[in-house]
Amino acid sequence: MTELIATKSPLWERDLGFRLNIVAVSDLHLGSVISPNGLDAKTLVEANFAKGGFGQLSGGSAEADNEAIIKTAPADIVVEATFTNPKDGEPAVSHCRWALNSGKHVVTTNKGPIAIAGRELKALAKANTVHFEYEGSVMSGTPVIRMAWKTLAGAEVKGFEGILNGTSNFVLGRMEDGLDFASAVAEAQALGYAEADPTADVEGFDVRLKVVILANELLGANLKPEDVSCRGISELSPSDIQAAAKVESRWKLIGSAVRNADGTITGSVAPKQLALGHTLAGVNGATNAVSLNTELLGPVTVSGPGAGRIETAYALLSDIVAIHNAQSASFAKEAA
Ligand SMILES: NC(=O)c1ccc[n+]([C@@H]2O[C@H](COP(=O)([O-])OP(=O)(O)OC[C@H]3O[C@@H](n4cnc5c(N)ncnc54)[C@H](O)[C@@H]3O)[C@@H](O)[C@H]2O)c1
Ligand SMILES: N[C@@H](CCO)C(=O)O
Repeated sequence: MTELIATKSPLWERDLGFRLNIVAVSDLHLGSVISPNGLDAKTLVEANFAKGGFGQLSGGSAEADNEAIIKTAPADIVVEATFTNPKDGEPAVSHCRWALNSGKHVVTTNKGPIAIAGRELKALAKANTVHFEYEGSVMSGTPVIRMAWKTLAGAEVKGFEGILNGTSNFVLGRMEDGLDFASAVAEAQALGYAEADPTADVEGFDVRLKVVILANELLGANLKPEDVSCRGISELSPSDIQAAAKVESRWKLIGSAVRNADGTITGSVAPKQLALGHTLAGVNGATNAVSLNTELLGPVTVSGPGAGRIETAYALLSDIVAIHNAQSASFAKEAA
């Protein structure tokens, strides 16, 4: 995000009508810093700080101080982009609570807080009259949550199936190319696709969080991660992958949910062998795709980057644009 701010600010000011000013950062590795007048984004990107490097900055410390920074920094928006914790969402859930309770908007790509405490955090945002936005929690910068709310309202989403993890899709593709599993995972890590602990990617835990988020957001479910059955790609061997190719099919890790006849919602994550003609079979690399099954339109498929640093930073920007647009509309209404 800092890199985008460093390079795109003049363009955003011209096209989007706002300029972003970084007034504080707290990072486990680099430390923390508050600068009410703003930190220069280009300097932050180019400084290449070592561990504890923020200690060299005016107003800086070599230690992360998340709680104080979130509560006291003179910021309008807190960007939460720490590691996703698929077990209890912490410490990100606390970060979001501190920010919302301090009257700050939150934008986040962290799946933990949404999948585990989404309802609570949305209610907290409402009670504090601030926004809580999380478009990048599913498919990084590729729009799906807001797109479905805004442009498919009334189309009645009944279920979905998708490729929702860039790392595992990339790894399956590289294994088709003949690479071994461990080397393919290492490549995905080097490209910035994988979670801090890539077990979450290859065992399906990351997709399980995304299935929970999409089911709760688009199907009105109230699922928790433990409600969704979960198997990952680590169970596939190179011979499974070669055998699929011989019968014109391909393994994909599929996250899905469906509304049952009795109104309950069932979610699952599992590797599936898809015929090459299937809509999702041709989705390669870190690309994600989700087919939303709607009553009025049938399947509507969205596809685009599902992982990557710039792609994920764009998701944060899209959330900030949504906040800016909502606030501009509200000011215009008050002024009318
Ligand atoms: N990279 C992607 O493609 C992608 C896509 C969508 C969503 N996400 C999610 O976005 C978030 C950020 O992803 P990323 O790829 O930038 O991760 P990353 O591992 O590159 O960076 C995470 C940063 O958070 C810091 N951090 C971790 N725990 C912290 C803590 N407790 N306090 C302060 N700082 C802490 C780390 O020092 C690191 O700088 C994650 O939750 C990830 O699941 C990532
Ligand atoms: N590790 C995740 C990042 C996006 O959530 C992936 O590979 O899709």
